[in-house]
Amino acid sequence: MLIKGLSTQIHGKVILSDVTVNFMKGLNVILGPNGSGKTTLLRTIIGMIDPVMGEITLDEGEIGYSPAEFFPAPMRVIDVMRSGTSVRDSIYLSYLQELGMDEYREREFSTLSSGEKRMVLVAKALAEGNSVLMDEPLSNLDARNYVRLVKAMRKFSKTKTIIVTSHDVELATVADHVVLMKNGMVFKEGDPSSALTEETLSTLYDVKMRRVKVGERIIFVKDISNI
Ligand SMILES: Nc1ncnc2c1ncn2[C@@H]1O[C@H](COP(=O)(O)OP(=O)(O)OP(=O)(O)O)[C@@H](O)[C@H]1O
Repeated sequence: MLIKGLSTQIHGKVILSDVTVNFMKGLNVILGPNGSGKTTLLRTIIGMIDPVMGEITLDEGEIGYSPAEFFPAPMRVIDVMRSGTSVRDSIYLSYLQELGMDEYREREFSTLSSGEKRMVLVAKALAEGNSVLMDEPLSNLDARNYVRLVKAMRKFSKTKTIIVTSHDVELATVADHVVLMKNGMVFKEGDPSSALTEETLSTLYDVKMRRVKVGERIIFVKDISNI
């Protein structure tokens, strides 16, 4: 999926400015501070927001989208899954099962916890799309669901273009492609080893970020020792 020179404005205010990104098949993670334009980029890709400039070249197939928040009319989980598309129930059920959520299918969606809702919406997006856009899918997840979801992202990224916005730098370390956004612009992109450094992350968030080795893995943590 190619995004070229994309600019958007909301009520006359520039939100995205000349964004060019090449999202590849695999796991693409967009990091950026609050308000940097991550959600706006996803919404522009799915056509909820008209850009003032630029081009979006989509991959073949459908787009699945899991929003950061979703408040449907009262309905069961399985009806939330069915809404707006014509994917077979068996497909939806297999994705719910993949994420350990199949036992929730008859439950009223609004009664689910925020983490459970998130898992259901992600299962729906994965079932529906060849390109799958997920807005902060990891927020509110406990360690078990976090690991389950990252595992599913890795698995389906072999055949789908998965684009995830997140504040989770650890997720970005296992991505195929990382995009750092700041002030509505792409500040850096590349594979994790080139995009994720103490310098780029400290500049991105305007706080000191430290690189830490855990076993064979490199992770980045916020330095809160001297504040
Ligand atoms: N409808 C709107 N009216 C006015 N400003 C808006 C509107 N939608 C988004 N914005 C502004 O656009 C900017 C980018 O918002 P966006 O939601 O894309 O950021 P984000 O990177 O997803 O942030 P977060 O990490 O907090 O979710 C923010 O400054 C936000 O206040």
